[in-house]
Amino acid sequence: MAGQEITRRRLLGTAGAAGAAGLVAGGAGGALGYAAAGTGGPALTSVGTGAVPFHGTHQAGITTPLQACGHLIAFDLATGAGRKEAAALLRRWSAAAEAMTQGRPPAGDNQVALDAGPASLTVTFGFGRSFFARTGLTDRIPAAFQPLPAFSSDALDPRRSDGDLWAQIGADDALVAFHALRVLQKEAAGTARVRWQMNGFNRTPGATARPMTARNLMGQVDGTNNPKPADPDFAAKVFVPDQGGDEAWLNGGSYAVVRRIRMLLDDWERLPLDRQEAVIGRRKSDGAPLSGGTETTPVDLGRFNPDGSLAIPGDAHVRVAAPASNGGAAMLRRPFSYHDGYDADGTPDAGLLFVCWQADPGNGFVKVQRKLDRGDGLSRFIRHESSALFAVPGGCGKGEYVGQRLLES
Ligand SMILES: C=CC1=C(C)c2cc3[nH]c(cc4nc(cc5[nH]c(cc1n2)c(C)c5CCC(=O)O)C(CCC(=O)O)=C4C)c(C)c3C=C
Ligand SMILES: [Fe+2]
Repeated sequence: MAGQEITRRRLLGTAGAAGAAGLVAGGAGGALGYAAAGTGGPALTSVGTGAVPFHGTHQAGITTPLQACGHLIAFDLATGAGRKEAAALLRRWSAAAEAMTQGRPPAGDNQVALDAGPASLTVTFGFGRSFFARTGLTDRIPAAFQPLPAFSSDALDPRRSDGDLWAQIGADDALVAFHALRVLQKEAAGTARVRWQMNGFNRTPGATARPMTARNLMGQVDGTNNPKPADPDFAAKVFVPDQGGDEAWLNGGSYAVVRRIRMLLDDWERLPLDRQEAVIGRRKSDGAPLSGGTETTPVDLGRFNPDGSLAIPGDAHVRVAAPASNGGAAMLRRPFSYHDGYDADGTPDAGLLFVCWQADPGNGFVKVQRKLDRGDGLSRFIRHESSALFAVPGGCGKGEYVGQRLLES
């Protein structure tokens, strides 16, 4: 009993207001994770017990607070695999994801995550445009699901772009995340083969004294001006609205844009602090806008310095990306950082696995990236190396699988 109390208090203490939304079943129920189940041993910590429901209106992993470890994986259907095989795969994947996210072993488990709780594991599935041709479902492609246009600053590797199927895995434990990745890959055998795979990370929950906005590998506070679930227009910005007809399968879904964006860290770190801050338009130490106030003070794009210059420079990233500069276009940014070692000359291969979620890519990423492509001061320090767009169906109910409404109706 005492152990359970400590677990509950730790959970609330480390998760804070934002984190608590995603950590539901574990805090209340205790014995989660096939580690602790039935052993009568010590309770899992708050990190281990965090469990995010798999079933729901929307898939988990979109509004879930950032997890410490992430894997992105894209698959192409194997030769000869069509709609029937894809449906069976999504059924297997959903069953395995449901089990693992609730702390139970999936069928045929390899025991990699045996000692751990679910650690806020989420598994989110999406379809690339090519999936619809492979499965004879081109008449079900939503009007908003258009290929991303080319941008002048793109340096894309097609082998690490696109894909028929996509999964995003997030967890607060690296073994739990890897376990889920391996289970998905094994379940796909014979039906789909891995096209590309990327690994990312964020700060571990509880590593800071209080819940804070994450930092990226340039050292900036990143995520401050994201739409918030409490905003009245949040759902309209992030989730596809309900509709009938051929597109109804995507009700409650969203579109994920995935870009592997390398940071040119040597160039960036040579830049003096005041110029780094001018590139973004926010202070590096605490994320406060250069127009004044604290991190959460709204950015004042019309403010001038005493010398007559703009407080937020004309090419500052936050000015160019702001909804006010893009006819209200917005998206929910939910990235992972990545580090894939060093090039032969010592250049770090590191940056952002930029994942953003929106109800309509044309009125989200595409509109904003078109503007950034032309006038963003940050573009001298980053390089977009891969790109993909996925339609991510809404969540499924008990006994259903993700994508069933597309594949079986
Ligand atoms: C097309 C969309 C965007 C890309 C690509 C992008 C890349 C990118 N951004 C940062 C760092 C920061 N971005 C910040 C704000 C911000 N970025 C976008 C969009 C893209 N960023 C938007 C819509 C916003 C919010 C603008 C606003 O309304 O104020 C910030 C500031 C803090 C914050 O609000 O999150 C930082 C820092 C990097 C490093 C990067 C590519 C590697
Ligand atoms: Fe940004």
